[in-house]
Amino acid sequence: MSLRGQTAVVTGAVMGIGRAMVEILLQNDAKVALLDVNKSGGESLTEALGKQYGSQNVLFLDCDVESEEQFKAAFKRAVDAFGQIDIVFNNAGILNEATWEKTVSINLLGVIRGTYLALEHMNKTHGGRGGVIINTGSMAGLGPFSCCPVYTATKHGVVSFTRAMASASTVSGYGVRFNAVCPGFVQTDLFSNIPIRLGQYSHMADATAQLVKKMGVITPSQVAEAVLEMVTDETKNGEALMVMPKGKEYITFPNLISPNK
Ligand SMILES: NC(=O)c1ccc[n+]([C@@H]2O[C@H](COP(=O)([O-])OP(=O)(O)OC[C@H]3O[C@@H](n4cnc5c(N)ncnc54)[C@H](O)[C@@H]3O)[C@@H](O)[C@H]2O)c1
Ligand SMILES: CCCCC[C@H](O)/C=C/C=C\C=C\C=C\[C@@H](O)[C@@H](O)CCCC(=O)O
Repeated sequence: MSLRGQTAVVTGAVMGIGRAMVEILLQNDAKVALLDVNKSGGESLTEALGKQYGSQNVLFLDCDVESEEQFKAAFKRAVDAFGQIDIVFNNAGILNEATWEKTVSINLLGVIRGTYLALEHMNKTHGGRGGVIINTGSMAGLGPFSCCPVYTATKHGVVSFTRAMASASTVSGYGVRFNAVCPGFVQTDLFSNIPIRLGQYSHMADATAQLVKKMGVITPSQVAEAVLEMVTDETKNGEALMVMPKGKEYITFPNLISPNK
């Protein structure tokens, strides 16, 4: 399905899952604003993508999702450049139990901030034209992961915030769909130097490595394909899509109001 005429904003766009999402969006004719703290990497990537897909279709914006000022300015520059925002992928995230406050700030507060700033431009009740927001959770957002309790908390927060926003949007008439992607282990930079990233839980690195062997590892492109499905399927709202080597699966959550159903 072509995304021609649509504009996307991707955070954490320079590497890993975010970069794969940028490329699949461009392959499907969307215009893409790449937001990342990696300025040199972002500028060189955007130059290369511009040569392949047209410089008018890509824009790099130096943006730290921890900064309201930078994030707000980046959204405005994207709208100024492309006219509107239809798709947002709040993807920027880190794994570091030693710097757990920063992990919360980026992984959870950054997603909330990106969601609220996106709604300022997309919300139909505020003159926007609707669209879809995809937030990056994790398998660690669906079950407790003992080697990284704070990371687990941030990802559970992302999944639940996304599902709550999906309901709020429906009730409020925002015209914006919200979905979470929950990958297993993905071969990216975040998935390297794991003992250091585990901080006080580094003694669990061996057990974690065993879990990796059991669960397998997927590619960033496999995640991007899953995200694209939730972008293009307009029936998807409030979903959490698990992506594993064995395939994709939409999660069914317990009905807390009528638990027996
Ligand atoms: N790799 C995995 O196994 C895995 C699995 C499930 C979910 N995730 C999630 O996927 C997302 C992307 O992770 P990845 O594996 O591609 O990691 P990565 O480290 O390869 O890429 C992360 C990107 O985000 C950028 N970034 C970091 N902090 C930022 C900030 N404050 N503001 C803006 N950009 C920032 C980095 O510069 C980098 O380009 C994260 O939210 C991560 O938690 C990763
Ligand atoms: C150490 C690398 C972490 C990468 C983080 C990234 O988000 C990938 C996560 C991938 C899989 C997570 C699986 C979590 C499973 C838990 O719900 C639970 O089943 C694990 C049980 C064993 C344990 O160590 O807790």
